[in-house]
Amino acid sequence: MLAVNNVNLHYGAAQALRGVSIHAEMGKITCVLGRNGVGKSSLLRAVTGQKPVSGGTISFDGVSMNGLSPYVRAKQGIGYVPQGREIFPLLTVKENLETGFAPLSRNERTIPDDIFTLFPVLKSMLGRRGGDLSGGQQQQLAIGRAMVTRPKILVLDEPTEGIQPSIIKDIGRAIRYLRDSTGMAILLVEQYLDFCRELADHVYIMDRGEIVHEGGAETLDTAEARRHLTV
Ligand SMILES: Nc1ncnc2c1ncn2[C@@H]1O[C@H](COP(=O)(O)OP(=O)(O)OP(=O)(O)O)[C@@H](O)[C@H]1O
Repeated sequence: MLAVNNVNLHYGAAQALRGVSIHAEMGKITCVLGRNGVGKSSLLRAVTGQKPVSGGTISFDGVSMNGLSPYVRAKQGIGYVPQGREIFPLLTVKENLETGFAPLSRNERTIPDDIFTLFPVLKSMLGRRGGDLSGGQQQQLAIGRAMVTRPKILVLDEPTEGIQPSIIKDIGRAIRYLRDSTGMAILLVEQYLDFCRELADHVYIMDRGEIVHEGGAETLDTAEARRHLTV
C-alpha cells in the first residue's frame, strides 16, 4: 500500500499541497479528482520523487520513500505515466518501451507480452517514431513503458487528457485489467468525473492543495463533491 501522510509541498513561497493524506491499496484503483491547478500533479511529483516534500511522509509497503530519488522509487516498484505522456518523439515505439528497462536488472530486460495484448496497435507500430503516433497511441505507449518496469503501483497523471472517447474506453479497460490480473495498486489523478466514477474503487477530491472529500465512487454524486468539481 502507498501511504501519503500529511504532505506539504512548496514551489518557492507558494504552497501547492497542504497536509495531504491519501492511501492507495493493492488491487484497487484510487482516483484523485480535482479541477485545474488544485495540486494533483504536485501530489504525483511528491509520490514519484520528482519534487521533494516540505513536510509529511510517503511510504510504500511500509518502506519510507522520503528522500529517495525517482530512480530508486522506480526500482522499488513505482511506475509513472506523466501528464502529457512525455514520449521521446525521435525514438521508435520499441526504443521508447526499452527506456523502461533502466531500473531493471539485466535478466529482467524484456518487454512483457501483456502490453501488446492490451494495446495491439503498439505491436504494429514498433518501428515507428514516437512523435508520429496520435495522442491516444502515445498514451498507450506511456502506459506500456511504465508496465515494462513491472510496477507494484502504477501512477497516472490525467490519462484521458486530450484523448478521443474510443481510446479513453481502451485505457479504462487496460487499467481495470492491470488491477485484476496483477493485483497492483493504481493511483490516478483526473479532472474527468465520469471516467473516475466508472473506474475507481476509492476516490478523493482535491481543492486548493487539500483533500476535501474521500469515499467510494458512489459518493461523487453528492452536492458537496459536485461543488468542489465545478468551476
Ligand atoms: N514548477 C512550478 N513552479 C511554481 N508553481 C507551480 C509549479 N508547478 C505547479 N505550480 C503551481 O502549483 C499549483 C498546483 O499545480 P499542479 O500542477 O499540481 O495542479 P494540477 O491539479 O495538476 O493542475 P493541472 O490539471 O493543470 O495539471 C498551481 O497553483 C500551479 O500554478
